[in-house]
Amino acid sequence: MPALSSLPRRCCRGTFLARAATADKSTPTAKPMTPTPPTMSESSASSPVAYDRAADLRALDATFAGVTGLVASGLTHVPRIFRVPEGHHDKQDTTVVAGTGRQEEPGAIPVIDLGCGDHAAVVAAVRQAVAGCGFFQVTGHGVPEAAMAAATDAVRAFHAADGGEGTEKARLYSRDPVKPVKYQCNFDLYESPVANWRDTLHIRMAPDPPDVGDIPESCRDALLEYTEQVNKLGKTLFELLSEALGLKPSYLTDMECDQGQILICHYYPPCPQPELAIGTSRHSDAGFLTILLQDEVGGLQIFNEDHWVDVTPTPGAFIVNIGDLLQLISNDGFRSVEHRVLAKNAAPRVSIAFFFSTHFHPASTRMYGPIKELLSEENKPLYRETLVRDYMKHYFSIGLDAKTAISDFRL
Ligand SMILES: O=C(O)CCC(=O)C(=O)O
Ligand SMILES: [Fe+2]
Repeated sequence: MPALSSLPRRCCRGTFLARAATADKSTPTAKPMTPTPPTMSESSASSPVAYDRAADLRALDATFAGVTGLVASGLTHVPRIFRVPEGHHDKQDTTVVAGTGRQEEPGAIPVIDLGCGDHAAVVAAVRQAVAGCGFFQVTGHGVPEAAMAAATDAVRAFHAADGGEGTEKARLYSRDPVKPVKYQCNFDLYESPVANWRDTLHIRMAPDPPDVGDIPESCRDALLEYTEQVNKLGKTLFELLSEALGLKPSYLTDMECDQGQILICHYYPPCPQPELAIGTSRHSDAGFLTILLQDEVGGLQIFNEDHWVDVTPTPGAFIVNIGDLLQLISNDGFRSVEHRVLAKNAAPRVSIAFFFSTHFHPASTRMYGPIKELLSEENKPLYRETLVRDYMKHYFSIGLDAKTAISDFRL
């Protein structure tokens, strides 16, 4: 975590309104308040105004309304807790290359048509993509576009609704790791060095799914239908990935890589000073596989060969990426690649990440290490075995930041 002095030095714009009194870091229990913006420092490390980061984080948490609530209150400046270190957005490290699927474009992430009818070609394309940039997009996936649109519309409606006392958001606002349905602003608010310009609805769909009634009514039907559809796509992808490793199609599902399913529904409100903030900090995903749906706003970038590459929205496509645990069991055959989301001043952005993370709740007792069939004299194990629970615990203790969690499991 950087020292305060490494945070940006910018002029103090003062504060606004009253600070929300107290909030519990682990599970907010204070009575929800109307979404009055808390007092938050906009000042620099050199400012005479004292900066108590923890107090600012707790004040935000106590609104139960996230970044969306701040923006709705008319905020015109980015509070200091969200400010990224200087140089973070250096333009020279960004290649504005669209991920439009034209594979000949340097850095573009490939688009693979799963319905093209040539199975061997699909497996080869998947192998090439995941061993390379770690990401690909899929079309011809069989998920109806209406189900995709209904899911993003429903997530947008949930997040755009009011927060504050008596609202659904206040009912769901929690940091309890065991709760299957919760709403929060930054899962790692207290761990990561920079708060992200993003709110999230989490729904653990498997195992141990929630009571259907606990899923917000505004998105219940759409997200249940979406889960059923994306689950089917996940099974297909795990088969293709098994084959890409030279294993039988059921190998990864026999290992239960698809058993844990978490739906992460993000909302990135418009940011008044996008150059000072970040939507999602650079990170790799912890689980086995992520199937991501983004709306048309854009902002997702992947880190490929030492520069950031835009993943331009492709209508009707899903983005698929490898997570750390699949990199670990494939012994670096597949790559879990860093990505981030830029903050934007445009319309709010919605994305839905479907994480296959096996069951860390309730905890699986299965150990995951490099797959034995892949190992040889030339391909010695690179990682130690781990329980998913232990990997996740380590990952969450770091929070979203530059990729470090998997390197701590290297032999
Ligand atoms: O919002 C996005 O496009 C990406 C979100 C993401 O990377 C994540 O949830 O891990
Ligand atoms: Fe991610």
